[in-house]
Amino acid sequence: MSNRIAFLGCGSMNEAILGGLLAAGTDPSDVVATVRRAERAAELAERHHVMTIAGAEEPDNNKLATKGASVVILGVKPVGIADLAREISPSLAKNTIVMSVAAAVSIAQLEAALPAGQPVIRTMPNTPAKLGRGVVSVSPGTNCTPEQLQLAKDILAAAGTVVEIPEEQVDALSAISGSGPAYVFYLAEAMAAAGVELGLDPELSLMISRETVAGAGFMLAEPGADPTALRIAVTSPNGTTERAIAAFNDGGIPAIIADGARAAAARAAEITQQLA
Ligand SMILES: NC(=O)C1=CN([C@@H]2O[C@H](COP(=O)(O)OP(=O)(O)OC[C@H]3O[C@@H](n4cnc5c(N)ncnc54)[C@H](OP(=O)(O)O)[C@@H]3O)[C@@H](O)[C@H]2O)C=CC1
Ligand SMILES: O=C(O)[C@@H]1CCC=N1
Repeated sequence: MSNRIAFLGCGSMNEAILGGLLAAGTDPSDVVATVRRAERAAELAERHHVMTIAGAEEPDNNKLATKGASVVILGVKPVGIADLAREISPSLAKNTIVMSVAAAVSIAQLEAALPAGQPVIRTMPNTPAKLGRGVVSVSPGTNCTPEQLQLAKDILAAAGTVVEIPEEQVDALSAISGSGPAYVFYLAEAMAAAGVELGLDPELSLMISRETVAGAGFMLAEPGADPTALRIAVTSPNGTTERAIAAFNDGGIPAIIADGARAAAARAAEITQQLA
């Protein structure tokens, strides 16, 4: 079988994985991506030099991309996953690995929409995959062999840190790492707004907030980095940071973050029920 990887539905998430794979050396001629709109297909082709097929121009785009692929990565919204799986079923080879990046779509729901025996892997990535700095979970379906799982892990390693987890933990992981980049960007937005409130020029405030979050992220990425120790190193006793952290604690920020993560996980469970 070929090395072809088909990204079926290539928006924010699948494009980030695609970008990570290409940056790590995947040959663009081994990649095909499908979308609905012709403009989006042209944009992806120009940016990544990969073959793209828009549904607006070629209604069989997903089937064509699937034919001969060793791996297909389903990257449409959760509500469209089962239909997409059914659509490509006639074009799948018996051993094509079907991965899904969708939140809330269970392995059982995927397997029910695919030919009996099809190897399936449910994944939960995040967008830093674009820089090879993502977190990607893998949970194998019932027909996935250890060799197929290993192949998937090897491919996804180009997108970041790969963790194998039981499916029951996907919603929790999604609430931390899947959605997590948005929480961090939200923090950067809030910091930028706070700087403006303190009298900084908006552009300057945005720039220093962005660089601060990015710089702190780089420090966290160092081997063995401990967020608590890093925080303490900034927090002089009786100094300025201590006052800020005390205000955050008084405002209940840790509990609010836990509430947010719980809400994200609960929403995933709710969508799974709606799709059943
Ligand atoms: N965004 C994130 O950070 C994360 C997302 N996910 C999961 O990734 C999936 C996609 O989310 P996201 O990337 O944000 O969504 P986007 O809306 O950005 O991307 C969806 C893409 O799917 C394409 N598409 C829709 N229907 C079809 C179809 N029938 N055939 C081919 N292409 C199609 C769209 O094409 P067009 O552009 O032409 O409309 C679009 O490019 C979701 O299931 C989500 O749960 C998981 C983890 C993180
Ligand atoms: O918001 C969402 O539903 C997706 C899943 C995790 C991140 N984005």
